[in-house]
This record gives sequence, C-alpha cells and structure tokens, in this order.
Amino acid sequence: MHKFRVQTVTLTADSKPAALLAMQPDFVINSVRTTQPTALDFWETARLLGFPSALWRLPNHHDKHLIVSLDKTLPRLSVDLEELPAGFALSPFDNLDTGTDSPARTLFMRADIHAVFSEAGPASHTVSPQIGELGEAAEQFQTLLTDSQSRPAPKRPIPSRPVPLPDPEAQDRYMQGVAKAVEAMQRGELRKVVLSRTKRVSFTDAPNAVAVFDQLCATYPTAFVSAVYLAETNQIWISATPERLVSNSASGIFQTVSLAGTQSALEPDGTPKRPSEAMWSQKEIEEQALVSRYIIECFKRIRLREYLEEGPKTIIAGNLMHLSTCFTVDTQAVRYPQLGTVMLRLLHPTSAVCGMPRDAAFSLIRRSEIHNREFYAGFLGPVNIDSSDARTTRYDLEQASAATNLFVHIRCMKLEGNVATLYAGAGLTEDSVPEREWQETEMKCQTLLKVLNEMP
Ligand SMILES: C=C(O[C@H]1C=CC=C(C(=O)O)[C@@H]1O)C(=O)O
Repeated sequence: MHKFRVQTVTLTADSKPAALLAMQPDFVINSVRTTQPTALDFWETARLLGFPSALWRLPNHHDKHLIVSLDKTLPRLSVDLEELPAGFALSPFDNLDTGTDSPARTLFMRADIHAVFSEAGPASHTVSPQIGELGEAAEQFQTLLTDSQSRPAPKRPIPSRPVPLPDPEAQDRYMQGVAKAVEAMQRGELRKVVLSRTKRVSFTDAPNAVAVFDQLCATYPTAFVSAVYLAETNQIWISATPERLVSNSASGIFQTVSLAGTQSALEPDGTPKRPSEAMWSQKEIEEQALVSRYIIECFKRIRLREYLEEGPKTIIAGNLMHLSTCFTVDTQAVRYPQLGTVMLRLLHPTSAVCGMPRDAAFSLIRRSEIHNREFYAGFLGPVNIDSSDARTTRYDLEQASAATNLFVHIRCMKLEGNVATLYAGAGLTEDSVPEREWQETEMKCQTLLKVLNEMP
C-alpha cells in the first residue's frame, strides 16, 4: 500500500492569502489508515456532487494537489494575485485582460477543500475544524467521501485505445492556413503567428481522468501536469505543459519563460537525443527570440530593468525539445510586489501562442482558425497555494515554496464523455514550410496521445 499524506483544509472566501498560507492544521492523526481517501475518491466525489475540481503536480515535484470548489458556478474574474484567496485559475486564450474595462474571463476555483497526496513522509490526515462552516455542501462532500472509502472500488471497463475521428481535410486546411499566414508575413503585416488545429479521438468508454493524470505525471516529470473538471460544461481539461507563464514565490521571486522552436527529442530509432546535440535553424532561433523580445518589451512598458535573463538553452519537453530563456526578478529588491499580477496582464497571450505584433496575430488567428481555442493557449495553475514538497530537487528550491504557479495551457486536451479533442499549434514566420508545420503539430499531439495509447 502507498503511504501518503492527505491534507484537507477549508478556506473561506474572504480570507487573505497571507493568513491562509500561514494556516496550520489543527490536528494531525499520525496513524496509518487502511482506507485513506485517494485522489480518485476526492475526484469522483466532486463529480458526483457537481463540484468543480482541479488536480495538479508541479514540474520536478512529487506531491499531487487536489482542490474542490463548493461553488458549482465558478466566478469569472480578472486575476489579482494580491487579492485572491487560495485556489486555481483557468483562463481561455481569448482573454486580453487589462484589469480595467475588459470583461473578466478567468475562471477561479476557490480551494474550499485541499488535499495533498504525497508518497513521501508519514501517512497523516489533517482536517480543519472549519469544515462545518462551509455548511451543507461541505458536509455532503465529507459524507460521500467517507462512504466512498467503505465501498469497493468501482469496476470500470478498461477503456479502449484512442481511435482518431476521421477529418480527411484537416491537413490541407491547416497547410492552406499556414501558406496564407506566410504570405501575410511576407507582405510585412506581421512577424510571427501561431496557428493551431485540433485532433479528435474517441474511446469506447470515457477514460479515467485521474489514471491519465497519474500516467502523465510518471511520463513527464518536468511538466506541469493537471486535470480540471468544469462541472457547468461537464468538461475535463487535461494537460502536461512545459511552459511557465508567471510564478511568484512566497519569498517574492518572479519568473517567466520564453519557449519556442520545436524538434523531436528522439532519434528515428526511438533513442533519446541529448539536448547538447540539438541543431536549431535560423527560423527557430528567430521564432524563440521573438518570444523573448515580447517579454522584454513588457518589462520595458513598466520600466523594469533589473531582471536576470538566462538562455536560450535547449530543454526537453517529453517527446520534444524547445529553446527556452528564463527571466527572473527579485520583486522585493526592486520593490514591486505586484509584478506578478501586472506581468500576467501584459504577457498573456505571449507570442509563444499568439504572435507579433500581438493584436495583428490575434486577429489573423480569429480569421484563420475554424475551431474555438477555448482554454487551449490560455493559462492555468494554482494561485496562493503553498506547494512545498519534501522531495523537491535543489534546482527547484526557489519554486518549492512558490505561492503562485501559472502555466501556458498547451499540450492539452478536452475530454467530453468518450471523445477527446487535442489541441496543437506551431509558431510561423515568413520562412515557414506548411508541410513541416503540420508535422510539428502532429508531434505535439503525440505528447498526450502516446500516453493515452500506452495506458496500462
Ligand atoms: C503552441 C504550442 O507550442 C508553443 C510552445 C513551444 C514551441 C512552439 C513552437 O515551436 O511553435 C509553440 O510556440 C503548442 O504546443 O500548441
């Protein structure tokens, strides 16, 4: 049996983050329970009751976090990291949030219930005494969760392998869109645009989202892996993204990353390549430099000069390699505590998912893509949640106690019943070759498809 820590705390809507982060469990039971609730128990209980929930694992971490909101309808708001309580944010791509007169579009899931699943440390279960204060909904949840532990595990049919739903025109359609975008760039209308496409697959039965999440965690230890259940639309969004958008550590360290340029991380015979062996073309170097330039322009707009720029270097993201540059700011040293909130509004959507200039790219995407991106190429992640992890690597010590960790929502899929829609885009410049860009989106779809195909 796995030993794991399950920590359940309840939060009230009007509590302030600092107070919440300091909140200590009131009692700890250090005895091993034979029927510890699992992440699946929490997840299924939330789904049965129609409560939105989010399950995630940070890059290079081991702990898995799950929160449940007892609000069935999630509020849409403009992210203000200084004001929000602990929770999970999920933004659509179409969210040019200026924090003033633009409509608030980011869904916010308050962490009414928060469980941490860890394979390290003693088995323990902590419950805040305020669980009763959230009223009937919390009690209902507790009762059903307790019941689920005494019931035998539900017998689920083994889901089939994903079968692609035919879309014979998909490749031509995508390549024509790329060719038109290249013409627009050659005419000087814009410098870069990211065009995306979808790929739909079906299963004989709806896959178990928690099992897929676990498998993604095991396969991609350096990715941010998540599964989000949206009760209102009955959608589950699952992703394993390599791209950090904004992180704000408890000690005031801000980080963002520019990511672009793609090539396979595997040799044709399937053996892994070493990052030092990666050869990047002029087109890819320029494509990634444009994302870095976009970030630097955001810093310039707020007259921030004291940032550390590291890169570009080659990073491995599952089956792929990218070029990555990391930007770090000590917000205490520059006396800019609200930098995370300000930069989030300036950065999204970055030119890793939209293009340059941003507005021209945004409108080309609108005209060219036939699907709605919804939450693909938006951002998501925990807000004001302590994610310390007993087995965090030294490299990640800075992020270990990070309070907010938002990622660009790529390498993702939307699950509706037994159909999954995968999303993938490719950054185009005037040197793009349509066939190659199509192949790149195919490789990006493989990040999730490979795992779905190999589910035990
Ligand atoms: C837009 C996606 O990836 C972005 C991130 C890294 C590399 C990219 C590229 O090489 O085009 C994209 O900008 C996606 O995976 O859907």
